[in-house]
Amino acid sequence: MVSLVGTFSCSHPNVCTSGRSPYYGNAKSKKSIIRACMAPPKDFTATKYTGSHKAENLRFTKKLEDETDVLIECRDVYKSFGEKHILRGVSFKIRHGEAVGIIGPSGTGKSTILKIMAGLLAPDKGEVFVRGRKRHGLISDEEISGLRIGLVFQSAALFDSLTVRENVGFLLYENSTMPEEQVAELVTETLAAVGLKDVEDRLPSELSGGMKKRVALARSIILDTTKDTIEPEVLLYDEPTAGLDPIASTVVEDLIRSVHMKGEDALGEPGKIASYVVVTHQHSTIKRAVDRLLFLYEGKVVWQGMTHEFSSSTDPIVRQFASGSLDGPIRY
Ligand SMILES: Nc1ncnc2c1ncn2[C@@H]1O[C@H](COP(=O)(O)OP(=O)(O)OP(=O)(O)O)[C@@H](O)[C@H]1O
Repeated sequence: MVSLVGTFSCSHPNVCTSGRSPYYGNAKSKKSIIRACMAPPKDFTATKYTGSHKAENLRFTKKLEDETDVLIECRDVYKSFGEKHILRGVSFKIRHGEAVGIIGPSGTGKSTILKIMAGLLAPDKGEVFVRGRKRHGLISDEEISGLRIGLVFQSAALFDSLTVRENVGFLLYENSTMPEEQVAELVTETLAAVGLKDVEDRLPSELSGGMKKRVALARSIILDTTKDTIEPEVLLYDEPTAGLDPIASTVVEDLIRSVHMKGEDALGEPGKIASYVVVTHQHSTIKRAVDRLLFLYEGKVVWQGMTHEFSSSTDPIVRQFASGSLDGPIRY
């Protein structure tokens, strides 16, 4: 299941003037956004990072080579736009419990790979596996992946004419059988989890940039509590701290950590997000919000490693990028 968090616009085919309220789509169209999911395997446990590339499963001490904890895999993915060959054989895996950053020079295809992972764009060649199942085409009604994938766009992409409550509860008003009062309560709880109080009736224009990003985050983590099974969720963040001052960036970085399963939200509850991937240019976000990094350059993953290995890497591409130097293999 894919939740396209922050991708809606009023021209989105899933948003129309029929349905239970003027701005929510009908039951048929909504299926392309939200679909039923399988429960996560019972033997999933958290993974512990040992400071190296390898991770260790706490319960079974499985090695990384074990594939059961791979939530999303991109295998030899290619993507071109016209004559522009952007992705040229990108391969990586996102495992249960991971916090992964994707970095690399501008225009190298970071947002493109995020959209491919989310099922918004199809690769020209190569495969995307979601919990071991090959994705065919884009998001479709028939696809049951057993994984919620949320995409949080750089601009918070809130509906300007809807209140914070309507924005955060959007998918539940649209898709769930929950009464509106219950959705409203859940919205308030979810806003509290990202540290926001008494903003439900405000319009996005009445919020600061940082608050908007928090509202977008709340919208991405709100869950239908009436469902029997809560499926694991991967959140994909596209430059979540872009345009924020350093302190507002820190707030958002800590929020990203707090909604992760290894974190604790503003209410002291464990986060619900199984894994996340952050595309970022900001050093603070690399340091604070992710554990492992993928470096994308000229259409490929040219380096990957733990965050602490990034600054000490002797790889010339990594060194140049980390130092911001004009001298080196990366040419602008
Ligand atoms: N839908 C599209 N149609 C045509 N070209 C596109 C499309 N989407 C992306 N591109 C091009 O593909 C290239 C990679 O874009 P992408 O946004 O993935 O890069 P990025 O690494 O995220 O860049 P940045 O760090 O600057 O945000 C760019 O040259 C962009 O113009």
